[in-house]
Amino acid sequence: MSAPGRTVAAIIPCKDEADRITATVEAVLALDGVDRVVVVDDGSSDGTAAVADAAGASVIVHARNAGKAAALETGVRHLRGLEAADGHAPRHLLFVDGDLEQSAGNLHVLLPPVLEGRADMTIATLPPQKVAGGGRGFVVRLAREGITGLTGWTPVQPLSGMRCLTAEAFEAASPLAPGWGVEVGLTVDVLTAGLRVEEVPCELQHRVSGTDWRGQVHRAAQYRDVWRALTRRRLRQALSERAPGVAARL
Ligand SMILES: O=c1ccn([C@@H]2O[C@H](COP(=O)(O)OP(=O)(O)O[C@H]3O[C@H](CO)[C@@H](O)[C@H](O)[C@H]3O)[C@@H](O)[C@H]2O)c(=O)[nH]1
Ligand SMILES: O=C(O)[C@H](O)COP(=O)(O)O
Repeated sequence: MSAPGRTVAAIIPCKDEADRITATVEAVLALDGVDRVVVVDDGSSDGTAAVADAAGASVIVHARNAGKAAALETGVRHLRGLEAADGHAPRHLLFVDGDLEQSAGNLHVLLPPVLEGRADMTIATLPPQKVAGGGRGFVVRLAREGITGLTGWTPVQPLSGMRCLTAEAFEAASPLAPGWGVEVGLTVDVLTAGLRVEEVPCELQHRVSGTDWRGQVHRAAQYRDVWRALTRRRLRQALSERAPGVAARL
């Protein structure tokens, strides 16, 4: 069971989300149980940091873009520093994308299983989006089949980034898989540590990637990072019996 009264801190990684971050931060600040909101501006060029600060978040800035996983790690490190200074126990974490706007208010469904000690990590599954995306399912399939092969569990939406997790689950997946590999890495590492993961349907709407060249470049980067996260974990699994010391360093 979690400690009674344990609260949740939201971490919002952002690259160029100035148009959407105010509504997202306001919705997350209003969530019952969330008592800190940290926005990590991952090298934006559109003033995201100032807008997030005005909306009431604690803001940290990466001078240069470092990718989503690095932004999450920076946010958690900053949070742990604040907690140490306040003498506050490590909070549970709520990972939220910056582009959810008001729909982020529906993320409350991710909290009870973690707060009540029934799950170590919950993952939001999204309904069909109002604006259709341009994906063909290649990255989603790679991620889903990879997770099944490594853990025996088949997620409905393997790339969903909206997650609530305990401090212990975060540690089990640290250091996080880089870039867009972060979700697959989290799921595999948390399950491999013997912890419990649950998908929870959540009414979220986000900006979907289109079919233009920008969308295709984005998907290629997702594919590369997911492939790397899976390959590293397959190697780790294969080595863990024969050379556990080497596996631990992978
Ligand atoms: O270099 C970057 C790029 C993006 N982001 C932020 O990361 C979040 C997710 O990025 P987004 O562009 O919305 O990615 P999508 O492809 O739409 O996201 C889907 O797929 C990603 C995994 O590939 C998951 O992280 C997301 O949760 C999931 O919605 C957003 O808040 C971004 O601002 C960064 O912090 N740094
Ligand atoms: O648009 C998406 O859903 C993601 O970018 C993943 O792309 P995919 O549909 O090609 O897996």
